[in-house]
Amino acid sequence: MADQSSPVARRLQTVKNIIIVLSGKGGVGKSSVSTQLALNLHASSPTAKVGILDVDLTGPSIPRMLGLDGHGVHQSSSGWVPVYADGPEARLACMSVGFLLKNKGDSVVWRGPKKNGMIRQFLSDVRWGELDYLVIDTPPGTSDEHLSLLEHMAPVHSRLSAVIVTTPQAVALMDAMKCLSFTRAVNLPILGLIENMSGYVCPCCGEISNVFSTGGGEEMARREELRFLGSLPVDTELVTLLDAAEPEKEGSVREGILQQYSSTSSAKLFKKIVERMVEQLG
Ligand SMILES: Nc1ncnc2c1ncn2[C@@H]1O[C@H](COP(=O)(O)OP(=O)(O)OP(=O)(O)O)[C@@H](O)[C@H]1O
Ligand code: SF4
Repeated sequence: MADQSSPVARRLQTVKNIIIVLSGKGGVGKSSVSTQLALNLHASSPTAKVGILDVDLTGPSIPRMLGLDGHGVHQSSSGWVPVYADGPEARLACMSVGFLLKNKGDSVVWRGPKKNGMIRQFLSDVRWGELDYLVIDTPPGTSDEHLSLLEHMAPVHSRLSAVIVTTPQAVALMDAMKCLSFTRAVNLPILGLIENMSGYVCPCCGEISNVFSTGGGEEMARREELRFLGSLPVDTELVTLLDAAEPEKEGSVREGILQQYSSTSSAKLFKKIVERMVEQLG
């Protein structure tokens, strides 16, 4: 029986749904999907409260994608205060190892036990408050970090679910299959599969070119009896937004990121993905 009085269980008792974002392979767009998932869940209702936790310890990219580079987290007597991407509204909270590094370019060179300790601290010490959704961005593959994460969250297992991100190429799909067998081995319910970088939409004429082929994710979902949540094409507007320069002033929030994202074509497609996910979550 998982310990319901553990610091992680106590801290996460005010979080209704925890969504873990996984990918078998690096570079398929897992962090950008996690970021878009958090932004769309935030936009799904005027009262939705969302958190995003970046446990990709060696390659944290969520602060940059949310325009929050340069922020630091404050330690209060009741834990770490997350950084809010929507400023004083405080409905989109973010925590990442990126906020703990002295310089943005510093690398995290930690052995397993230190990474495990950091993950435990992220889960037990961040003052999320009431959250409808906590999105967790993980490193690529299925590593010790994933096992640590699930071990620490055993007391809240009934609120966990996962989303698998893949691209359409055969190598990425093979790695997504490994990811799927991992989730089955640890008994983690899967909300569905997202195919990212599925074709390229020309910004001039709207013609779709299937640069990396397309449809492999949907086919895998059908074969494995998973829900196919949707496909997202390569969107140059999205890269410009997520990889944009830092805010002019260190510690400030990049102006209008939430509004700018909502007008991209990716946001419109992602809205449907989120509707399907929310329906699954009930
Ligand atoms: N649909 C898309 N259209 C255009 N660019 C995309 C799309 N998805 C992701 N990208 C871009 O591709 C790059 C890699 O994406 P991202 O960092 O999300 O991948 P990742 O799977 O999290 O990588 P890793 O886990 O190896 O760090 C980023 O620059 C991101 O902005
Ligand atoms: S897709 Fe159409 S507009 Fe885009 S480069 Fe090709 S021909 Fe030109």
